[in-house]
Amino acid sequence: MTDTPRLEIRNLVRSFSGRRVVDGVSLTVMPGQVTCLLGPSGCGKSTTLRMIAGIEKQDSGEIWVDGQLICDGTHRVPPEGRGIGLMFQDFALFPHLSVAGNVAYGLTGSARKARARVEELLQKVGMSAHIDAYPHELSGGEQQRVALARALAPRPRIMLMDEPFSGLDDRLRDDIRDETLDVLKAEGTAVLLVTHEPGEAMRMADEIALMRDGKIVQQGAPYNIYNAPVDKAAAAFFSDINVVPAKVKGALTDTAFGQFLVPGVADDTEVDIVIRPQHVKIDFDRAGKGPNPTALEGTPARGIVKRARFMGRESLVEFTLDDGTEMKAVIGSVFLPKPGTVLWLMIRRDKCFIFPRA
Ligand SMILES: Nc1ncnc2c1ncn2[C@@H]1O[C@H](COP(=O)(O)OP(=O)(O)OP(=O)(O)O)[C@@H](O)[C@H]1O
Repeated sequence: MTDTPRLEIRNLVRSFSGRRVVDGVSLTVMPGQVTCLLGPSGCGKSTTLRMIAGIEKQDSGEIWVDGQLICDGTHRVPPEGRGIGLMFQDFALFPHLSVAGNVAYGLTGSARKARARVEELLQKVGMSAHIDAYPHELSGGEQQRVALARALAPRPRIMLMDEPFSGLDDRLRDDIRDETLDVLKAEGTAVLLVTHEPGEAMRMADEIALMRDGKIVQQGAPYNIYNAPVDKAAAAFFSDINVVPAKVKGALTDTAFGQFLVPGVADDTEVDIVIRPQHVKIDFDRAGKGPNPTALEGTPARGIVKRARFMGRESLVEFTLDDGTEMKAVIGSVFLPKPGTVLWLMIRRDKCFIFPRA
């Protein structure tokens, strides 16, 4: 495998009406790798993608493909010369062309070779039986598969995808995502996929670049991003979170869950101890006492059930602690205690994140 990134962007900047919507974005995508640009609506994901595609011009910054500069302040390879395939939300197929005609659209060379490529791709996306059909005869999912085949037909070095699955219903979306990933991996294409859905990014990405207010705030493997978020907002982007507020004294904080060590943090710094609801454990009240403290789970805190909801695969129980802190616990079974019930909560210390309060 080569060390040269298939795609590298350096310090891309784009402003609209004096507002920097893309503010110094740098990232690399290796051949055969799927990188997801993940972030809330309006954070600048699509604008970044459009600059890479060449549909939008950057104010500054560089775009490199396979070690070659394709766009900076002076030099600009036009969109069609970049070897980049596009698959956007409004992926509309050409209605007057058959499936074969759509997939062959961007192909040059002999008709025989083009036909072979069309057949190869339609087989890969499971659409061989529909080769002569017209778009209006296909379901949304089938159209999506053809759009993928069409985008891949000219063997793009890079595939840019902007929320390509958002028009599909939930169940179909999962299947198409997995199939798309298989095809992209088999073709060895480098993929930059824009999404605002953390679940989609975790399912598809080798690497996630988390974007906020025009900047990439964290980049890494999904496991690392989920388990070592850079700040409270990064943690909150992937799931509900609980926040236990605390103040530092002598590198320690006192909380309802016992003391936490915060080495190197100055006295009187306010911190937030963040824990996901699935890492909150609950236990029954034993005549006004909870279970014994443990090294992993610390001291239990008393909580009063505020509300419990059945969510299908799990139950969500909301509590108020004695000090007024609100907490949520996700229990992986049916557990629906009545409001007012006294229970004891413990938090997995190895799953807590401690951040200075912003
Ligand atoms: N051509 C334009 N003119 C003016 N403002 C624009 C233009 N294109 C984008 N913007 C603004 O730039 C910001 C970033 O837009 P962008 O589409 O890149 O965000 P996004 O993260 O992809 O959001 P979404 O997920 O909603 O598509 C938004 O506030 C948007 O209104």
